[in-house]
Amino acid sequence: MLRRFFSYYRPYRLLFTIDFMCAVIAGLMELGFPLAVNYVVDELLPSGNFESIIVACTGLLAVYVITAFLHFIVTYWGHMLGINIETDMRSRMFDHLQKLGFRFFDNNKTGHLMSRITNDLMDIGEMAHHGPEDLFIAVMTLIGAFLLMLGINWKLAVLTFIIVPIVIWLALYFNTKMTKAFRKLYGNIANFNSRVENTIGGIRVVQAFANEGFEKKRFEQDNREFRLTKLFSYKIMAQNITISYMLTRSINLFVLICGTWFILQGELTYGQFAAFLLLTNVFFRPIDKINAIIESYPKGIAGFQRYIELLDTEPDVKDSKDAREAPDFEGNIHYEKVSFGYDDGSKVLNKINLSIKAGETVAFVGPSGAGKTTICSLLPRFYEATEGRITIDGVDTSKITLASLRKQIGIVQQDVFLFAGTVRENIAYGKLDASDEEIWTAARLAQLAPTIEAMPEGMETVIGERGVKLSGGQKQRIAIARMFLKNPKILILDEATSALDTETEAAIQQSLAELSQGRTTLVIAHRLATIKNADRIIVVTPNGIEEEGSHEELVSRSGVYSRLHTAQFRELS
Ligand SMILES: Nc1ncnc2c1ncn2[C@@H]1O[C@H](COP(=O)(O)OP(=O)(O)OP(=O)(O)O)[C@@H](O)[C@H]1O
Repeated sequence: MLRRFFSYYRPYRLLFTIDFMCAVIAGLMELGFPLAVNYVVDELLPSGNFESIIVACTGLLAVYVITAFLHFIVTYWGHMLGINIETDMRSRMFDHLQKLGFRFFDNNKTGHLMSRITNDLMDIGEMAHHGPEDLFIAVMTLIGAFLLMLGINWKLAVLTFIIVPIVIWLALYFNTKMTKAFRKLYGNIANFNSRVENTIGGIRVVQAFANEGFEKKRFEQDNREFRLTKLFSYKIMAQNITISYMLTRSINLFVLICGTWFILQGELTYGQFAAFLLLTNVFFRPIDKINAIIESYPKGIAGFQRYIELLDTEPDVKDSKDAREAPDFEGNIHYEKVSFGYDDGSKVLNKINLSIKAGETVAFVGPSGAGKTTICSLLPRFYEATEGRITIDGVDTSKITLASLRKQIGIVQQDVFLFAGTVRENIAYGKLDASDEEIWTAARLAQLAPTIEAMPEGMETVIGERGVKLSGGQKQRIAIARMFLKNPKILILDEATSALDTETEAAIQQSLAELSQGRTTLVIAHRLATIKNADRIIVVTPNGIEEEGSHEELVSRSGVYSRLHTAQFRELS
């Protein structure tokens, strides 16, 4: 883990070196002050020459100015180093997240992931800056002060150092305790974020059900838990600070007693005593520093562990080693004995065989939960089939790159996801480098142009989060316009019009019919009236593919389709 952590420093070696050197020099200068005091008290003071004391102090002032400047560099550049590392990690994490498949996002909450990409990484950035540098300086000052104290009076030094192992043991003990506490705290923050994200995201449902009270109660419970966990972490931190404070101050007192005794014995001068006392503080300051590191380390380490955990999550769907670019598809699709299950054990699809010719429009119907969407989700490899294979124009889809496969497959779903941006940005999502003319053509083909023209800011109209400022039909048309721009060879329409009223549905069906022209189209529909004209209808039940044929053929067969048809017809009449 340490090696992986330090690998992030590699691009910033120069920055790190400068920062580190400045910190080392500043640390060494700290050691100079007690020696200067020793010199002033023992050498200059007895001579009675106050001018020479002023000269010495002026020299010391110059040293302080330089040290102050070094501190500026250490603070500013050091943080720059931390921020750079944090930014790199964030980019890497985002990159990796985008590679993880649908299954990962099915099982992980958005709030948790948000927490990882924000809070966790901020703490890692802090650790990256303070970590190695502070630790090194702490150790260096400790050793420097130790040697100087030994030089002044070895007996007094040895007496003082007896306490060191106890301090270190305490530091390690609290570090372990705090790592655990902060790991728990971070898990809690993630849960908390997730709850807030869920409630705010679903605020319309919350308000529609007038369930604000219920949500408040749930929130309060999480909020209380969060408070308790945080409080616990700070309690341990406070214990640590208290004990370390007591220890360091007791040492001062101890040195005061022993030092005066040595003076009385004639083994220590006043100047040496003053220097020793100051060095004791310099010596134990790193221990305070180590405590401060202990405060920030567990947060950083817990964050880094979670970061690594995420980075090490292998995408369940990825390009195979020998994957090649997909050729331009004609659109002949074959499912050969394809099986699939979302969770271990239960199979949603069992050895499905299916052939769809290029340019054909095939509709999937059947009871809810039978697996229609699942069949279609396997084609762009949102999930990987557990058995069998799917080919397009004879090419096994698992042998081609995901990007080149997905570029040629377009999906329009019932629940259209629009980004918080303008109409233009949302349509252009189908082809990021589309020209203005192409975007308008797509809008016209999706019969969206009059609506856009009527909007106050036309294409530049902001549509709100997830397109809340648009009607269901308008959202659906944006999704269709996107598809015209994307121009895929294979099209999947997953209940694309089922949320619309009959009139809007009829109008959008027209756009979809136009969109399907010259493409292999897979349609999932519950309302049979919308797929009557499909070239072929496939009836999917929990037993697999039960029937296949044209509308007329299936109606006359008095099977599942015929029963569905009769039931819907009865409902309508
Ligand atoms: N992401 C998922 N994780 C786990 N199980 C899932 C997931 N998506 C679907 N399922 C399960 O797989 C089965 C098939 O679902 P699928 O959505 O393919 O059915 P469907 O025929 O399209 O249903 P509907 O007509 O209601 O949309 C269902 O039992 C469903 O609960």
